[in-house]
Amino acid sequence: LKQDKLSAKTAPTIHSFVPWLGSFFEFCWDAQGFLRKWRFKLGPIYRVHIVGREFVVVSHAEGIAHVMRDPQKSLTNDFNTTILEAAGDIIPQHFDQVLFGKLASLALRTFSNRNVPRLAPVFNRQLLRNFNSFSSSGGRERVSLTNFIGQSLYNSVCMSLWGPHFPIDSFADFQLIDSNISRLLSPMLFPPRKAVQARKSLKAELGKYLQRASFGDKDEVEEDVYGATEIVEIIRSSNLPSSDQQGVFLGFMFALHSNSIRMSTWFMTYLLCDTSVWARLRDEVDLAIGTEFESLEALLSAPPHRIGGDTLPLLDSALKEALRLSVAAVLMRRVTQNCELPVNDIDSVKVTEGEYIFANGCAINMEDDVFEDACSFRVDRFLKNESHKSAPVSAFGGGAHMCKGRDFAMYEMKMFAILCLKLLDISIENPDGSSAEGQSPKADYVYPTPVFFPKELFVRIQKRRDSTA
Ligand code: HEM
Repeated sequence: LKQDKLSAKTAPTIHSFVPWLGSFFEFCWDAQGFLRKWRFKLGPIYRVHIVGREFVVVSHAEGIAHVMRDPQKSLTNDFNTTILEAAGDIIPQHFDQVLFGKLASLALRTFSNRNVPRLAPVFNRQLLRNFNSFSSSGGRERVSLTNFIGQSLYNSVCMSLWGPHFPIDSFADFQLIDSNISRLLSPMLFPPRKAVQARKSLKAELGKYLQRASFGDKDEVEEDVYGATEIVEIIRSSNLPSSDQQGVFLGFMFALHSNSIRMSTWFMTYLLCDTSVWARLRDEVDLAIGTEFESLEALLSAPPHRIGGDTLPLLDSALKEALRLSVAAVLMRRVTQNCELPVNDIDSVKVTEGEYIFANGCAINMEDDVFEDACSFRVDRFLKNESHKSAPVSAFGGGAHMCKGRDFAMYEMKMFAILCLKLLDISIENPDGSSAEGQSPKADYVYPTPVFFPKELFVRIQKRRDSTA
């Protein structure tokens, strides 16, 4: 087939007159609009210059699948590594690929559906504790939605993985790093002082934890904590200097929390902004507890495969829909040797060593000719088995580098939503105090990470009034 192809062409380029930054501002202003505009103007594959890097944007299903499969073995995912280096402040030459490979394959095991039941008891218990503290003002105080979700998930995940010695009060530092990741990645652009300081102090905390954690001491800790002792052991037994061990740990923490918190924030925003969606899902959860599950406790201890399609089909569909809508650009790859990307069955485009490829999931997930009324959140879209022109591009990527924490991430997001629906009344507000009900969630500042940053909204949280749960 390849021989039949016309000779490979060069992809068209978006010209920008801004040196080094290139199309950065236009992209950040409205990333989805930017990607759509240029796809219609230049076709499914084009080049763009953003912050000192040349990206080849791929926007068609065949091309994205090709990038994920990488049949010519000519692409590397080291952009992901660059993000982890920036998060953990690791000098690139010190980044230990072998160690990261070990951690990634261990993550696949630790976060698999088979292992989730080990993590679930502490995770759920801690989540409930956080809900109690966030609802203690009875809705009088308002909190940022990202803080509510971020703090709750960060605490619960850390406790279930790393045990009670872990410094869970470090969330504020983590959040500063996460929200400044684009500036940490491009330090030439005024280093973000607070984020740099936060990274330093979180690394120091992680250093103390790595020194202190003793995992054999059953008298000191409950048996069901420490879901990920092996991960800590591998970092500790590496030959890296302690600052790099802390950096690797922080990089891993970034992979663990960053996308889950952001994606969960999108998911909850979709549910909270539409009161009819919230009411339908609440009815489903109420009904399931009592029929599918004997009690809330039974649901909390159910294996992950029971919390989904058959028992809570609308919630399952809602999460799939939020994942479809919240994917920014799933994959980033660097070309390691010149190769070709298919444009269609006949044409292909040359890409050159050193260029970055950016697989634009929005071009599939957000297009009306693929999904009817594609930009709207339709809670039952995946319930009715509607036929779509293509499956959505997965938020978790695909191929050899597909997300290793996807099972646990799905569990986290579902459990968080279920417990909110069952136990809390939450109202959602814009920063100016007006109600955000009826609004469509919007993306804020954007960088090529797998999930867009949602715009800041606030919530008032109180215990559910019409429930005895
Ligand atoms: C909703 C939450 C999450 C989303 C949307 C997400 C998405 C992704 C994506 C798109 C990739 C890159 C795939 C690629 O480059 O081909 C990735 C990689 C990865 N993710 Fe996640 N992720 C999430 C949660 C998690 C969690 C909870 C963990 C647990 C540690 C995790 C661990 C990893 C690891 C280790 C990799 C690197 C895989 C490799 O290079 O082989 N992720 N994730």
